[in-house]
This record gives sequence, structure tokens and C-alpha cells, in this order.
Amino acid sequence: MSYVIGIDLGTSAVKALLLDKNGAIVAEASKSYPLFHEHSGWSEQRPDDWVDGTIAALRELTSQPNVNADAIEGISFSGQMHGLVLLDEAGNPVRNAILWNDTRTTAQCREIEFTLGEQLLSITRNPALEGFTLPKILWVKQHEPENFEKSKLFLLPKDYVRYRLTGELHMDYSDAAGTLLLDVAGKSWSASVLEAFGLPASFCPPLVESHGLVGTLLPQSADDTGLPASTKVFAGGADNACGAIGAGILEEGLTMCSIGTSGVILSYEKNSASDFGGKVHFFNHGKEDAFYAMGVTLAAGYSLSWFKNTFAKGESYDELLSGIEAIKPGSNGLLFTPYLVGERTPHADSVIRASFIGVDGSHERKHFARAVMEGITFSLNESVDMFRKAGKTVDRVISIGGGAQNPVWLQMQADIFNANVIALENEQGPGLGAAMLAAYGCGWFDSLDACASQFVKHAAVYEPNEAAVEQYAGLFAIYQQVYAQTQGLNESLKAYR
Ligand SMILES: Nc1ncnc2c1ncn2[C@@H]1O[C@H](COP(=O)(O)OP(=O)(O)O)[C@@H](O)[C@H]1O
Ligand SMILES: O=C(CO)[C@@H](O)[C@H](O)COP(=O)(O)O
Repeated sequence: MSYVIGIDLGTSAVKALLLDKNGAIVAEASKSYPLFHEHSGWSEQRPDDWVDGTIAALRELTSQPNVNADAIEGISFSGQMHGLVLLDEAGNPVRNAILWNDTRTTAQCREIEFTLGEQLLSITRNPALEGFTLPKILWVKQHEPENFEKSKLFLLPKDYVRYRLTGELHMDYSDAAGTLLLDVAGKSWSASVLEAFGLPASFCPPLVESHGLVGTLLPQSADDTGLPASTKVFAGGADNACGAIGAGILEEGLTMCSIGTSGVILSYEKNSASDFGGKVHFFNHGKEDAFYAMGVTLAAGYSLSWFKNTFAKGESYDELLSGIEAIKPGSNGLLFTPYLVGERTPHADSVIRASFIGVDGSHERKHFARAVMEGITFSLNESVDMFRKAGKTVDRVISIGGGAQNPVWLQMQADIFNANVIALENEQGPGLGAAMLAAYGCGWFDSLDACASQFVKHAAVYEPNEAAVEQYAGLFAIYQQVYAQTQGLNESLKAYR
């Protein structure tokens, strides 16, 4: 039996999955790495921590007694999006990577809007948001000119790891789409955008398809990981594109809800001209010549992990969430907005912060925990609402990510989205999509769709409960008012952070 590996380079950890030709998971390994928040709103990681973590996870996989490493044919990647890795002439990182959830670049976003005007949306198909890559490049240019001077080329997180394993420099379209430097419909680096910001074409790596073969392993990487040097390495994709592939979102009709650190509502688009006026992100898919639109909640799973780490340290999610099923929709009048690190959709705002509204003496910790889950799901429902208003049907939602592990949360999603929510057997998030790109790249299947019919297996379906749908519709209308009511207060509080 042959195998492929999917690497999911996440924000908190890298996860490696080994799959056989039937799509069965044979082995998995995970390694975590630190995040650095030197100032409020900053978020950085050391690129070499990703490389060390990936090598250690691969070594653990190949050392497992049930794994025949010689039978591993291919490997591919899913990566946290947008993070800026700057390389010097010798191919070494110039500084720490600035991540997707770093919000220091508001001034650079305004500069991009001013410089590009209407071209911003017509070429890049996206608004200028703090998380995207171009504002980070401009920030380094303005604030660290000595580092910028040394920078010869930029990569995104998974591209750096792949580069270190293969010696080859590439970026795939799905990840390049999140840089604001790509002509999304034309699938090429935008000469106009590069020129507008004085960046040479050589600053961008060659573009490839997500299932594209970029090479094999360097002898040293083969030694370090225990993989055969002949292992084929495929480009891989952005974590949300890979999440969509792993959830079988390969044609119009299905919607994905992903609750990881961030949260995403994603809809497949076959038409490059689909226009949401910049209200949601519009990116190239990991499937060739396809696209997707998505809304992003910056602190989705992070809101719950923050709550757990702060008020239930050392407890498991199951312990924290025990008893929440008995609480009625609305957590007895307690509302949470998940703006712990600012927000993206529908309020692109780096200053807004979270709030609990309606706290009273009867509320226990479990009411707060339920309110956090409801607030995250309301935030995602803003994206569902936006897609519906743009004329899309959202009636079947595939739910993935850590948030899909709790059945009460899956039912809550069905009730708040007013749609059938489908869980997956063996939910593995973007790592599965990465492994599918390797399986397709190795020629095991004629198409990604054929691979999905073998690898993606639906499990339980959660149907909306009519009474809860009605309750949540009323609560959602109240939730939607909290942003405007707290915006000015947060502007004033900014000086005290
Ligand atoms: N058992 C669980 N019940 C409910 N939520 C969970 C559970 N396990 C994880 N989560 C949520 O999922 C999040 C992690 O999801 P994951 O997909 O692993 O994130 P990432 O890939 O961004 O590191 C946590 O922050 C938490 O909110
Ligand atoms: O910024 C985005 C998408 O635009 C995030 O989705 C990141 O790509 C990483 O998210 P996690 O998988 O760590 O939640």
C-alpha cells in the first residue's frame, strides 16, 4: 500500500497526517510552537520553529512501527495564510514572520487604498486588511528600512517550510491570493500593484497550482525526516482552500464553516467575476481555475481557548462545556461579541474589542462559556447572512475545525445558521485537503473531485430546531447592534491598552 502525507501548518501547531489510498488515516503527529506578541496587536512567529516542528512531526510519523516510510509517495501542505516571511540573498529569514492576526498595519492599509483606488478591488478582488501580506511588506519598508534593504524575496509560511525541505522557491495561487499582490482572475503577479509600491518582480516567487509538483526532498531533509529522498513534494494551498478541499467543497451548493483559531464561512465560486463588492474575501481555490468567497471571524476558536485558559486553566474543553446543553438559547440573557483581537467580517476594524452584555448575578461560568460559543456563531452568521443577501443559497453547511468536535456547538450552528450542518467522519480540517492534493498530484485520482468521493465521508447531520431558530433570530438582531454601540467606547479605551 502507498501513502501520502498532508502537513497542516497552523498558528498554534503543525499537524502531519499519513493517509493510505482509501483515505484512511494511518498515523498522525503534531508539534506546537510559540507565538510572540511584543506589542499590543503584534503577532509573530520564528520561521525556523515551523521547519523544526514539521521535521520533528514527520520524524515521529515515519518512526511509528506500523508505518513503512519507503511506501510514502508524496507530501503536500496547508498553511496559515498571509504571514510575511522575508528572505535575504542567501535565502535566510531577515526577521520573524508577521502573521495573519497581526494588526499593526492600519496606516499601510489606508496608503494602499489611496494609491490603488479602484484597482485594488478590480485586480486583487479584496479590500486592504491589516492581516494581508502587502501591508506588512510596506510596514517593514517604512519602519525597518535596514531589514527591507536586505530582503530579496517574500514567501508565505508553508512556502518557507517547503523551500527548506526541497530548496525550491514557489507559491501557489490560493495562498498568493491573500497577499494583495496577485491579479486573482488573471492568475499572475500584478505588475501594476508591484510598480505602485516600488517592488521588483523578483520580489515574488514563481506561481504554481496547488497540486503542482515542485520537486523532491533535499538529502539532508530526507535524513532528518526519515522520508525517502524520492518523495514527491506538491505545492499545497492556503489553509482555507485546503479545508474546503478536505470538506469536499469542490462545486457550488455546499458551504463550509471552519472554527479553528479563526473562523470562516466559505462558499465555492466557479466564476472569477462573482462580485461581493469587497465585503467578503475572494480568493483562488486550491482546485484549478476555481475560486471561493469567505467571511472571517478573527477570534473564533481563539475566543473559547482564551476563555478556557483564563477561567478554566488545566481543564479540558469537555469539562469546561459540561452543562451548557441544558441552558436555553441566549444563555439567560448574556451576549458575547468575539472581538478579542479586532474583527474582519463584516466590520474590518482593528480597534474594536470583545464584550459581554447583560451579565447578571444568576450567571455561572457555564453561561459565559455558552455565550462565548453563541457569540462566535453569531459572528459567523453575519457572513452567512451576507451570502444569502447576495443571492446564494446556504442550506447545507459542512462544519470542520476544532469547533466541530462538540455536538452541542454543531446543533447551535444548525439553529443559528438555520441550515443543515454536516459533520465529517475523521474530521481533520485542512491536513486532509493537503493530503488530497498530494494524492491527486501523485496520479492516484483523475481529479480532486474523484479523490473527494473516496476520502471525504459525511457523518451526522444536525437539522435546525424550529423553536431554537426563532429564538436565535431574535437574539441575532440584538447581537448585530452591539458593534455600533461599543465602537466609540473601544476607540476611547484604546489609549489605555
Ligand atoms: N472538544 C472541543 N470542544 C469545543 N471546541 C473545541 C474542542 N477542541 C477544540 N475546540 C476549539 O477549536 C479550536 C482549535 O481548533 P483547530 O482547528 O485545532 O485550530 P488551529 O488549526 O487554528 O490551530 C480551539 O481554540 C477551540 O476553540
Ligand atoms: O487569516 C486567515 C484567513 O484569511 C486565517 O484563516 C489564517 O489562514 C489562519 O487561521 P487558523 O487556521 O490558524 O485559524
